Amino acid sequence: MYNVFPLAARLRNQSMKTEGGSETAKRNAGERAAEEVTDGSVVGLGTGSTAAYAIEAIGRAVDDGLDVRGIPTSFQSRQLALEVGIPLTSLDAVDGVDLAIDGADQVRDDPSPNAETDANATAANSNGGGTLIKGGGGAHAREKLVAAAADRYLVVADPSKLIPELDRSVPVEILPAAHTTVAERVRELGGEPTLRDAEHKDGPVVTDNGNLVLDVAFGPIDSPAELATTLASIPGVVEHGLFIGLADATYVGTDDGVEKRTY
Ligand SMILES: O=C(CO)[C@H](O)[C@H](O)COP(=O)(O)O
Repeated sequence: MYNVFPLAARLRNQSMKTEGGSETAKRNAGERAAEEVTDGSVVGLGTGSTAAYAIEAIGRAVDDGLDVRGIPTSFQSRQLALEVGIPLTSLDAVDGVDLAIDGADQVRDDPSPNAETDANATAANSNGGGTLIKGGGGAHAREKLVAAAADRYLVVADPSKLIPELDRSVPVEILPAAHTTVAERVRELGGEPTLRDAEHKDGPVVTDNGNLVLDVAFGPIDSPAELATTLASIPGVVEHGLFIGLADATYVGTDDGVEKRTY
């Protein structure tokens, strides 16, 4: 097979990505999370440069005899998994997903990572399970499917992703026929939509599912759970990049190690 994503080239499609994380920090996070993969398990394989370090580490473990089956969340993660030798399966061919590992574009830096013990947590802003924005790589629809199916969902990030209040544009995957109607609806909600453009093609990004992506700037998002519900209810929206309450832990890599936050 030809080399679609040579590992050395390191997944450079960063145009919608947060700048700033060091490769060492990403590697530490990804490799630490990959240590959670156990023999005989089905593993969701996330998308992006941080998740790629986990995929590579799982590939090395497979070389050493680990028995796993991976479920990729994108064309990119599928190609990388094939390249590093992880046997693949699909969501509809398994009884369940034991563990999924994925990156994020922003992770709300909640003061208390455990909502159950945080008396101040409100229903709308509960930090149980984490509050994330994903979809910088346009893969959030499958990423959310796999995350929701997983018994354990681990987020891998470098410190540049941590933020007190989510404020970056929310990626919204939409049916192509709905780009004007969804844009109008999100403007009514106070958002400013931009149809994501492809870097190496004239025209918009087309997702792995054949859809388009609107990046919607809302400014600081004070009620992410409420916004998530509202966005999901708009006809023509396939999936949005707000991930609320899905995560079991976030592994924040630094140049020196990893901080594990559980929810
Ligand atoms: O959600 C994603 C793709 O849709 C990625 O996980 C997210 O963009 C983070 O990527 P990276 O680790 O390269 O910063």
